[in-house]
Amino acid sequence: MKRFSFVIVAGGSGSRMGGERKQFRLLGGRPMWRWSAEMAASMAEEGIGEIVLVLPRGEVTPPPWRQSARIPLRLAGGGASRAESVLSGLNAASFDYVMVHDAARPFISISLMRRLMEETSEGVGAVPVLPASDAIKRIDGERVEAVDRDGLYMTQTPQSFYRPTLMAALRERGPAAKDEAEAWLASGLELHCVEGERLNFKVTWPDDLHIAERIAEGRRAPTVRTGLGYDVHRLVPERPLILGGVLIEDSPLGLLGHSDADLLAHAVADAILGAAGLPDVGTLFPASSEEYRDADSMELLKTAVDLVVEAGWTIAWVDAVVQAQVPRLSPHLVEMRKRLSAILNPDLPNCVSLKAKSAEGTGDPGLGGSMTCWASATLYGDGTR
Ligand SMILES: Nc1ccn([C@@H]2O[C@H](COP(=O)(O)OP(=O)(O)OP(=O)(O)O)[C@@H](O)[C@H]2O)c(=O)n1
Ligand SMILES: C[C@](O)(CO)[C@H](O)COP(=O)(O)O
Repeated sequence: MKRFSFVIVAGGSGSRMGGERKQFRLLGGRPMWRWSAEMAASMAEEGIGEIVLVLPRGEVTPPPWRQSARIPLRLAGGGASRAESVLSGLNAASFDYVMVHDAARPFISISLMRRLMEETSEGVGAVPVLPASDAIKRIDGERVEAVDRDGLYMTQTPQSFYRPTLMAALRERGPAAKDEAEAWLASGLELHCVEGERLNFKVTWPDDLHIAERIAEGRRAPTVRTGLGYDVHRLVPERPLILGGVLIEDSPLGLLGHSDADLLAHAVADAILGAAGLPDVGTLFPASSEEYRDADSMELLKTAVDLVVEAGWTIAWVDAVVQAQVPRLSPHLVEMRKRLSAILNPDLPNCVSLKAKSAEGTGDPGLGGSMTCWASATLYGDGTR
C-alpha cells in the first residue's frame, strides 16, 4: 500500500479575507484547518501515515488538538510564498508519497482523497480539477478581452505526488509556482486530473467564509450521551417525604438523609452529571458538609443542571423509576414530572418520564424500610467542550 504524508499548508496571511487569519477561524466550533486534518486522520487504514501542519512563519506552537495516537501531527514553519511553505512541509514529512492540501479548503471528502491516492504513482501526480463555469474575461486596466472558456479548468487541492520528485520540481520552479501541479508539469512530469468537488472550494473572500460557516453549522452532528443515576434512602417516621420537589403530606414515613433526602432529585442529578462526565452528587454536595444539611435537593438539581449546561450539553430526556412499597405515589407523579421538567429544560416542558413501582413485598423496600430510585438521562451537545 502507498503511504502518504498529508501536508496542510496553513502558513498564509489571508490578506484577501482580512482580519484574523482565516485558517484558524472557527467553523462549526473547530478551527478551519482541523476540518481537513480530521478527515485525513480518519484514513489511517487507507494509507495516511501522518499529518504535517505548516504554520505561519514564527508561529510554530502546537495548536490544541486531541490527535489520534495512530496519526502523528508534525509541525513545520511556513515561508513567504505558498511554494516555500509547501517545501517546508515536504521537508518535515516522512512518507514516500504526499498529498498537499490548503488549510483554506475545509470540506475535503474521503472519496476525493481515495481517487487521488489511486491515481498517484512514482511517475504520475494527481490533482482535482473542475471546469470553469462562468464566462471569462481578461481585464488589464481599461482593456477588457473575452477569453474562450473551453478547456479551462480550475485546480483544487489535495494535490498528490511522489514526494522526492515533487521536492525536486518545486526547488527547480522556485517560489513562483501557484501550485504543486505547475512545478510538476514544468519538470515535464505526467499529471492525471480527477474530477474535483464544488464543496471543496477555497475560502478566500469574506463571502466564502459566510458560506463555509453555513455549511459547517449544517454538518455539526450532535453528540448524544446517556447517563445513569441511582439512590437509596431509609424510610423513617417523623421525616417529611419529598420526591421530585413534591411534599407528600399524607405519608406517615419520610426519607432519612443529610439533605431533604429527595432521592428522585438525587438520582436524576447523578444521571445528567454522569452523561456530561461531571462529578456525582456525593462529590459536588458532600454529606460531610454542613452547607447541605436539610438542603432543598431541587436546588442541588438546579446547580447540577447549570453545570451540565455550562459544559455545553442540552438535556433532552430523563426517565426515572421510584421503587416504593408505601405510600402510593401515582397521584403525585404528574406534579413531580412538571417540577423536574421545569428545572431540567425550561424549553421542553415534557422532558421527564416517571414511574412508580412497588417492591412486591420483597427485601427491605418491600417491608417499607427504604425507597430506591433509578434514572437515566439523554443529553446532546456538539462534543466540542
Ligand atoms: N506563504 C504562504 C501562503 C499561503 N499558504 C497557505 O496556502 C493556502 C492557499 O490559500 P490562499 O487563499 O492563497 O491563502 P493566503 O495566502 O493566506 O490568502 P491571501 O492570498 O488572500 O493572502 C492557504 O491554506 C494558506 O494558508 C501558506 O501556507 N503559506
Ligand atoms: C493551490 C491552489 O489552491 C489551487 O487552486 C491555488 O493555486 C492557491 O492559490 P492562492 O493564490 O495561493 O490562493
